[in-house]
Amino acid sequence: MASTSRPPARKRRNTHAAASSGSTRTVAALFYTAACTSITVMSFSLLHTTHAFVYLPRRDHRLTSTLPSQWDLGRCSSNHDGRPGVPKWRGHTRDMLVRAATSKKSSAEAPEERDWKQALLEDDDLDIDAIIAANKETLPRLPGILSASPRDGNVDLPESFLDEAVASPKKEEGVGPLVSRAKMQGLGGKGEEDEEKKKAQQNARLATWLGENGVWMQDKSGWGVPPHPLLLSSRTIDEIELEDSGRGLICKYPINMGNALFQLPLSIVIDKEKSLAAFDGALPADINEYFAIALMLIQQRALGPSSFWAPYIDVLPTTEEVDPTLVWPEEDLALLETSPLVAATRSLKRKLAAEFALLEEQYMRARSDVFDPSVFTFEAYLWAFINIFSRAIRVKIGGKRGPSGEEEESIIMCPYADLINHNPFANTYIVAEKPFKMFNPIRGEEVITIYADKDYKKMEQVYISYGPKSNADLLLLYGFCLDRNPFNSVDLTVALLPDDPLFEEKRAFLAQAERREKEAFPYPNELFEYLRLVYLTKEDMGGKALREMEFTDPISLENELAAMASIEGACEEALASYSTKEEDDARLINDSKLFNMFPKTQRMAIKHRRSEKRLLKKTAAAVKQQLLNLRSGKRKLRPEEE
Ligand SMILES: C[S@@+](CC[C@H](N)C(=O)[O-])C[C@H]1O[C@@H](n2cnc3c(N)ncnc32)[C@H](O)[C@@H]1O
Repeated sequence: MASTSRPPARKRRNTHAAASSGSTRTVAALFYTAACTSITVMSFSLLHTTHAFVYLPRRDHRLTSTLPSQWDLGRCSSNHDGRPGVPKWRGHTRDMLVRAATSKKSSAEAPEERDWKQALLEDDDLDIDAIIAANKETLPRLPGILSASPRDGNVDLPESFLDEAVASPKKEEGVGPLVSRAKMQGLGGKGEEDEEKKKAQQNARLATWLGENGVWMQDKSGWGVPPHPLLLSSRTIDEIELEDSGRGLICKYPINMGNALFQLPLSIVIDKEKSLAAFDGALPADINEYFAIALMLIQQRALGPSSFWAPYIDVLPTTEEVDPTLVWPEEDLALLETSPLVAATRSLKRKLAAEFALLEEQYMRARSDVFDPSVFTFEAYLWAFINIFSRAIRVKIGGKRGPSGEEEESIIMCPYADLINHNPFANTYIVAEKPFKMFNPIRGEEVITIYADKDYKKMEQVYISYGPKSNADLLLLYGFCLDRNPFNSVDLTVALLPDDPLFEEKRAFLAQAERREKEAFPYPNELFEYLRLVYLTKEDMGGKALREMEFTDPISLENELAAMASIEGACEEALASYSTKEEDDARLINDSKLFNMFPKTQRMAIKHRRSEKRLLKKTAAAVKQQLLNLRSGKRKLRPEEE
């Protein structure tokens, strides 16, 4: 029941705003995982936050363009008729889009799938929440690229050290920020031709190497094995964003849904075990998997043609080819403006630099015979990590078990499979399995199999989903972002009000739940629960202890209004913190001739900041509408009161 005997939410907002001038900085802890990161974009006095960002472990959910389902906010997307609710599509029902986007359909249904792609291109108001909900079932079984490493993040090194430590392209004198790194693409002439030729030779060597190591690469059938159905292309274009996506795998023949695309023996993957063997006792058995793989990549690259993995290492991209924000020059980072991705990038640089220093101290210095300091440089370490971030996969192999006997995943670098590009809607999947022995060229061994998620036509590119990644995750770790990313998210950092008479009680309660008095939430339900606690008064408690309260449902009208008003205010303040407007970014992006002349990093920065602003705007508008509905009584506090 609504309580009406409490001070109005507005008054509380003022109280808090006054208190926020002494706001504190949240220290960032970084985990090597896009799946587990959340990046806070809010700086709003209302909730006593700064441009802090917080990484929360084990969270896959994001504040996408929606708020809790119980609010039925129309997915924070304005409908064509301006009302919240199920968005109307040009000829598409929401169900149809969801079905199309998540289906494992036969080719007979393929036109529908074209519809959602086309719709994605045409309309800003895609009901992405429904698609995410429908995808939840299928996405987690895909091996998300990277997962959590030990929670050892916070290392504070002076920025100057980092600037020196992290190799970033040199500034060009006297050129403005938008064009200083401009390399006119497609005007490379002979140089570009040579580069293409080199890539084609590398591709051919990789295919030969795969064939020599038990992968069926032949153009004809073998005993029980169909012809190899894929081509390795040196240059692919993302079909929705029309951005260069580097190498990729293309269908040579039509492929049926559920068929194996290829199988790889475990002998060719790089994992911690292989690294321990390659360093022959110079690394401790309990070394972190990421470090072991990074060091092995550096070692094998230095071995050149004598490395067994040379054909694989040769097709790994350079740091500049991946170009994640980690190595962007300051002038490009500046284009991200107040995006928390800037802070996340700096934190990741710090973490990598600190960890490299630790590795040097702990293992490398004492064994300079194995770890040649001119080879195991920080630059090489960055290259290795950028490759791990952007292409390592997690998979259960070799019956590996954790301390309590449960099957555990391993991190592996998987040649060939890691040439598949990202599409957030793809359901292609990778498993380790023991295939049927009789005709298989890889007999009786455990192998990595990649299965087709749908029917593919000849010359179609095969995609896989790297997981439900936000644009910040993608740019930080993979060097690209998507203008239309259904998993894009903006987290809100929320904090207890310092002048709340219940502050200490609430803080102790949060501590029991392993939460702090300031948290970042990517997931709207949890955000609401936290905010209900933030605005909870003694009256709301009605004599109960905090632990007896139920925060999953609305507590009182006042409480709910305050929580919603905070979100609206937060979104608006975040929007105001950008010096550019969403419309300006959109105009720039839509002028494709001009936009395509910018270097990729700058295009990505503009796309990214625009996508954040769009999400903030939609969220603010939806919450505002909901507030109005609640205040006017058009909407009841609890669904059962409707
Ligand atoms: C796992 S690798 C895929 C193979 C990669 N294209 C290559 O040339 O090696 C991931 C990298 O591919 C690129 N990539 C993948 N999907 C992309 C997409 N949809 N748009 C743009 N680039 C993409 C990014 O550079 C990313 O870091």
